[in-house]
Amino acid sequence: MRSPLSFRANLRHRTISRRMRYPADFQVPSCRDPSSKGSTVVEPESVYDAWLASREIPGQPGSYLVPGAPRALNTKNAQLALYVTRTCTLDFLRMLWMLNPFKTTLMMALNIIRSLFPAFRGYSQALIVDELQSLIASESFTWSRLLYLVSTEVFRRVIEGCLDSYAASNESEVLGSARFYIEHKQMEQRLRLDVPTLADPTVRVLLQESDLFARSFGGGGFGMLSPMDFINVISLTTEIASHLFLIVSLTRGAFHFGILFLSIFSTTLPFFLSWFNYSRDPAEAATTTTEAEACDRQERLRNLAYSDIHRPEIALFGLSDWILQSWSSARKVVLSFEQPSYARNTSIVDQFNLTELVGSVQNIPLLLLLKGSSTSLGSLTVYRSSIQSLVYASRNLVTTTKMVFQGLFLMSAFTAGMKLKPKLNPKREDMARYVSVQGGASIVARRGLSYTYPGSDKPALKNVNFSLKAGETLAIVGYNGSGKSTLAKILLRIVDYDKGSLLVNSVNVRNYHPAEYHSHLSAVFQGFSKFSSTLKENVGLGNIEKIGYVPAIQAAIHLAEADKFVESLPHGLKTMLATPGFESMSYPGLMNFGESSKRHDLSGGEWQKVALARAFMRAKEPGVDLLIFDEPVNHSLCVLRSYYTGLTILQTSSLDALAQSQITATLKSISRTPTGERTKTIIYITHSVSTARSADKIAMMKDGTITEFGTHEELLAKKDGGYATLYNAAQGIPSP
Ligand SMILES: Nc1ncnc2c1ncn2[C@@H]1O[C@H](COP(=O)(O)OP(=O)(O)OP(=O)(O)O)[C@@H](O)[C@H]1O
Repeated sequence: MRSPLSFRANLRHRTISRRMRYPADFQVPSCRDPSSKGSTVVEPESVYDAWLASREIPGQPGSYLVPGAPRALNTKNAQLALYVTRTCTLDFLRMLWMLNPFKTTLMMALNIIRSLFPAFRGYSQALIVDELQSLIASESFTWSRLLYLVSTEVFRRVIEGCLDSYAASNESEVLGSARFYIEHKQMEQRLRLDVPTLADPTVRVLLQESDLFARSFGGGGFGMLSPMDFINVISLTTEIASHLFLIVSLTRGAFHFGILFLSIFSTTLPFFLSWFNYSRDPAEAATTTTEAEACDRQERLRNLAYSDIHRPEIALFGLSDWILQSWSSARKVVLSFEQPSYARNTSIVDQFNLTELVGSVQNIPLLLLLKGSSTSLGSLTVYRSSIQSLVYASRNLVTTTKMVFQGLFLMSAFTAGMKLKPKLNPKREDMARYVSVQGGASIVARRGLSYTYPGSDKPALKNVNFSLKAGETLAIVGYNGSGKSTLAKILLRIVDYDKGSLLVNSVNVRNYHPAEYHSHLSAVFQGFSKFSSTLKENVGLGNIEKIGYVPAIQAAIHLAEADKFVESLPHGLKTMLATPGFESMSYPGLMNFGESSKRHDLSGGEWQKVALARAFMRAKEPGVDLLIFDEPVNHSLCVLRSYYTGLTILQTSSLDALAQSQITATLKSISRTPTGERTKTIIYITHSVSTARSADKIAMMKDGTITEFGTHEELLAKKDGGYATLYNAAQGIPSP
């Protein structure tokens, strides 16, 4: 897809960010043993390390802050922030600057110029006051002179206002393009990462913080600093410097300096107090895993209560009381964490209105100044307003710096996130091109192919060995949880195996680039996607190049035996399909426009046909060698009991028996040339043994492994075998 950014700008991004994005030598650090790192300051080896170290809760090695939690202000984090600033901040800001060099420079210049305004304003007002004072003193007061002074001030303000509004529109343009660019990068990286990479819990947190960073652009949301506010630190410093300059220029002699010292002390007092208060706080480290778990549970239960999808089961299983009780306990845990911060905010120190206190303290030196010298009224006005502006600017500077400090760690998450490499991608030197072979794809699983899901201690697949010649059809049958879908995911290269090896066309599947490998496959997943879109798009997405080509979509629908139900839809291919929960959760506004009433709901079997049609969109293409159909599960399970064997078989397919056999026939027909030559290898997972019967080979799975493999006749010959038992039960033949 073409980026909406201009081509030149795009080219510049690529050149600049190449080093930052995908350095050849970068490997995602695996989740290390957290206990191996104490809270002592160690120079991080990468931005990822710095980010990870900043998440450690002070004094609790191995415990990490929840995503987005503020980092404690301590020496270790200050050093990490310095490391992040050194290694990526300049690169990052330069990259943003390159998006729009002129406007960004203008924004920075205008920010600095605007920061001088308050000092000018004070000075100009002082001039008016002095002028008035001298006019009154000289007793030659004229309206024209006053009018001249006032109109000069009005003119200055008009210029200031125009500059302010131009600066604001320029800034929103710069921030807008920066925001788009960051979000675009973020999205691009998300789509690039594969399932195993995204399954890593640390990577997930990294991406969550990176998301927060991207969304903080444009300011506001999440109460975060807009990353462009790094520049504010400079403009606030300039503002403070200009006020100081004015104040110092009006200060002469030891008496004045004494008064200045008193003024500055009274100005900075609140910061010392708040700093002291902040240091006593255990660094907002209350955002621990326990709190995170409680927050998470509270939100999940809230979702359960609010979402319409769950309503029938809540009613059916009488879950209301349980939800309410569980939510209450989780909510209480969250509130107990929030309590200390509330208590903190209402401490005696905070009850003190420091601004008022400072204001009154500041009056003392000014009164002394007025009494003890011949200072003009105008100078006093400047002195007064400059000190006040100094208070606000300094306070803003402290707040902005604190936010920059937090923003740096979110930026480190973004930078580290951009460097993540999909785990399934082979190294450049190992990469092999996919070469099609006659008849389809040949498959060899050997040396005990095994796989354990992350976080699980029991392998979902173990010791699997089998081979399939190009063009053969394999049916995989077995009980629920026996590893059929997991084997399909490994064959489809959605996940990687841990042990053994898998050869496709005699090449280790790990050596293929996943994108290239996938272009030679088509599949229906067990939990296939239901897109909230038109029927046309739901099918067309199977072959994106033909998404707008209606005859291809109609042909795929025909192959999936879905013509009849498509004809019955109110708007045919253009019918918007309803996906439960989408409208109410993502776009509540749509409900008000009556949009949902136009959406059409489908039955489980109809949705399954849509998924099949989607797979057929690509399956017919000449380069596609392997088709894998994982029998999609309908949630309304139909239980078929065999009183002969005591076995309970869950008939999970939404397709009726006739449709299943027709689809099997279609699969055969699209995998052969008109002269009967085989062109594609087909693997289908089925719970229906009568469907499995027509395959060349059958694999019977149990407890994560293939227990029987062979033709229907061979497996049936094993009288006490699992397949024979299933088959006989389905045929109503008593077990021996
Ligand atoms: N994402 C996952 N994380 C952890 N364990 C999983 C995950 N997906 C599946 N499992 C486990 O792996 C095992 C095999 O699951 P799989 O989905 O492959 O079974 P299956 O034979 O396809 O079952 P079914 O017939 O019900 O579809 C099961 O014990 C399941 O609980």
